[in-house]
This record gives sequence, C-alpha cells and structure tokens, in this order.
Amino acid sequence: MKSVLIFDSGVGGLSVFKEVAQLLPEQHVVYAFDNAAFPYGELADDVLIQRVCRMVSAICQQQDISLVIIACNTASTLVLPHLRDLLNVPVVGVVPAIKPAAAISKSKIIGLLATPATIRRPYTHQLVKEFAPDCEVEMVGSTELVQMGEGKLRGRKVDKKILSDVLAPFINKTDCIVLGCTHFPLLREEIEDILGEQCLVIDSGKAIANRVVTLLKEGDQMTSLSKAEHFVFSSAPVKEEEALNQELEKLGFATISRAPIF
Ligand SMILES: N[C@H](CCC(=O)O)C(=O)O
Repeated sequence: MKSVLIFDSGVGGLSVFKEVAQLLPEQHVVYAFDNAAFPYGELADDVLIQRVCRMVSAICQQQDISLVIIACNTASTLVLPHLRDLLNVPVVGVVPAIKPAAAISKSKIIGLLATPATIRRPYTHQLVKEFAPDCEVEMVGSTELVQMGEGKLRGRKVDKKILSDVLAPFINKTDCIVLGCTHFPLLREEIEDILGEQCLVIDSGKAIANRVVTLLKEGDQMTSLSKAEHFVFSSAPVKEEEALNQELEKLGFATISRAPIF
C-alpha cells in the first residue's frame, strides 16, 4: 500500500501530520527528518536545495510513495520547483498563510513568525506583496522557537520568558499572526496564552491536509479500509530518544530508524 511522505528538518512536520491524519486516518505515512542538518533556518540556500532534493528523491525511490509533503516552510519557499522537476509524484509544500491572515485582519497589522531564512526569502516578500498589499506585516525570525518546539516534543519545559521576548513585537500590535514554521503549531497553546484572544494565531496545516485529500482523490490514490502504518526515518544516527519515541508512538508511529540512504 502506498504511503504519503512527510519531510522536515525535525519534528515540526508532525504538526502537519496531525492535520493529515485527521482527514485521512487510514493513510500510511512515512515521516522523514533531516536532523543531521537541523536547523534548516540557518542553512545556506544551495546546501538546502541539494540536501532536500537528494534525500526526498532517494526515499521516493526506496519506498512506495504516492505524494510528498515538504512540511517545512524554510525548504518549501526555496526547493519546490527543483523537487517537482525531479519527482513524478505530486509535491505539496507549506508556505506562510499570509493570504488568509490579510483577509481576516481588521486592523491590517499582521505578524509573521518564521525561521530567519523564511523571513529573508524573496518568495515570502512576494507573498506579502501579492496577498497583503494593504497590510503592515511585522516579521520575526527565530531559531530559538524552533529549538523550543523540538524540546517540547522531547518532554522539555517551554520557557515562557524566552517565548514572550520573541513575541514582544506582536504584543498589543497585531490582530493576527501567521505561524510560518511547522515547528510553531507545537507551541500554539503557549503562544496564544501570551498574545491573548485579541490576536488570532493561524497556520497552513489544515489547508495542506485539504490539498493532500484533493490530490490523492484526483490521482485515485486514496487508501481505505486498512490500518494505517507509519514509519519514521532520521538522517542522523539514532540516539536515545525515549520521550520523542513515546510521542511518536501515541501518533501511531514505529520507533525511529535511520534511513539507510542517508
Ligand atoms: N519546520 C521548519 C524548519 C525549521 C528549521 O529547521 O529551522 C519550517 O517550517 O520552516
């Protein structure tokens, strides 16, 4: 039975997995993360293009994959055209939800919280120009929050003080912020707590899941009446990851193995 491949630098893509699994509970999933090169938000563009293309195409050759989700804004805003040239399955990317945020915002002052690389990308600035021309967009790039999301899934406590400092430019200013990194929905509760209910927090997870359903239906690739099997592959050698493996088990995944191709 074919699987959907979900790819990220770390565990952030699990926020996308949760949305996909809600709509497609019978879908087999291969989750692959490039933890050997984490964090992607600090990587040079050419290195990122090369790594993502090499790994994703190798996994597609090795596993029976019906569709690829690049569950990483940092990679999607750069590598999608390169990947689509290489693969013969649909590739769905995750990019910051600027368009819905601009539509929802009443004050027309919105926020974008992403990695430093996503904030720098011409792709992101084009999105703002095209879909939020009437908005002031406050942009914050943070690798610290990416690390915080990784830590939370490994049972570490979220440091609210650090989080408040990162979110400070949005506080009492924006009425809607976009989580432009898939690690950040893992911190949604804490972020919402700090920003208060006057600020809406949105991400692209549900839109991606809907797009995946449409593409699988179009390609006649919907799996049904089977028990979903999920596997996880990391690029770095597997170390003691007890807390993370427990989280993964709750989501229906087998324990992490190292992808032989990495
Ligand atoms: N989760 C990723 C990348 C985080 C990182 O590795 O810097 C994103 O959506 O941008």
